[in-house]
Parts: sequence; structure tokens; C-alpha cells
Amino acid sequence: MRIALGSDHGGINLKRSIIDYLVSEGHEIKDFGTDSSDSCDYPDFALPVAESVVAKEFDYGILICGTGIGISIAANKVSGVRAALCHNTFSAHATREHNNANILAMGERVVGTGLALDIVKTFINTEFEGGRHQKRIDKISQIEKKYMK
Ligand SMILES: O=C(CO)[C@H](O)[C@H](O)[C@H](O)COP(=O)(O)O
Repeated sequence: MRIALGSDHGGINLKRSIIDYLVSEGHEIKDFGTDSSDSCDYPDFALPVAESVVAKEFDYGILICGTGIGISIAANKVSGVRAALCHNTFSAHATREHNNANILAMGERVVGTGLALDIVKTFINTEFEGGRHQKRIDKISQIEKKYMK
């Protein structure tokens, strides 16, 4: 799979562990930064990941900050993004099956590396169920259109 990743300084260590895991599994990845532990602003990394996922350059995006909250809020401002903040595998599974989430967000200050890798594995390997869930996603798209400038 093709996976885009981004983090701020608060998520850089977990992002590096996820990249090592994804590369070892043969996935194609692109890291949109940040590249150091210097303090920076998560929207600057949420945006390129979000845009590249919506443009279908990647199958999924993975975004990490301290909590996963700020970076998921920022990504969800991009039309077509369905970024899901998941700190357990049940949510990761459900958000793929039900919401067709295209970006996974996590917080390095919240979740351990072992669980985070299980969440990544679950997220990228779970298919969207379609059916009744598609109608709901279509309604999300209608909300996006209503507020699009
Ligand atoms: O946006 C966040 C909170 O939801 C992220 O956790 C950030 O990584 C965090 O705010 C960064 O905090 P810091 O004190 O500047 O390291």
C-alpha cells in the first residue's frame, strides 16, 4: 500500500516506529515531516498529508501529534478527508468498516508503540463495508459541500 505520514514534534518518535514497521512490511511510504524534535505546528504537516490522500496519491494517511487531536482536527478541514482518532483496535476496525476513514490519527503521548502498531495494522487491513454506511458518508459530503467556499 501507499501510505503518507506526518507528525509534529510530539509525534515524531511514534511516527518513526510506524515507518519502520510499514517499510518492513513492504509498504510504500512518504514522510511529509516534521524531521526533528524541534517544536513545530501540527497543521503544517496535517495539510500536505490530507491533500495527498484526497488526491489519491496514497491509499491512507497516518498523522501523529502528542494527543492526535490537533492533527486530526486540522486534517478534517480538508474536503474529502475522514480522519479518525483511534487509540484502540476496535475503533480502528470500526472506522474503516463504517466511516471509510482515509486517515488514522494517534497521539504519541497517549498510546504505546506496540498497541499503536496493532492499530495501524488493523486500520490498513480492514475494508469499508459500504451498504448503509455509504449513505451516511454521502451525508458528510453534503455537509462539506454546504460549507465549501
Ligand atoms: O494538538 C495537540 C493537542 O491536541 C498535540 O498534542 C500537540 O502535539 C501538542 O499540543 C504540542 O504541545 P507542546 O507543548 O507544544 O509540545
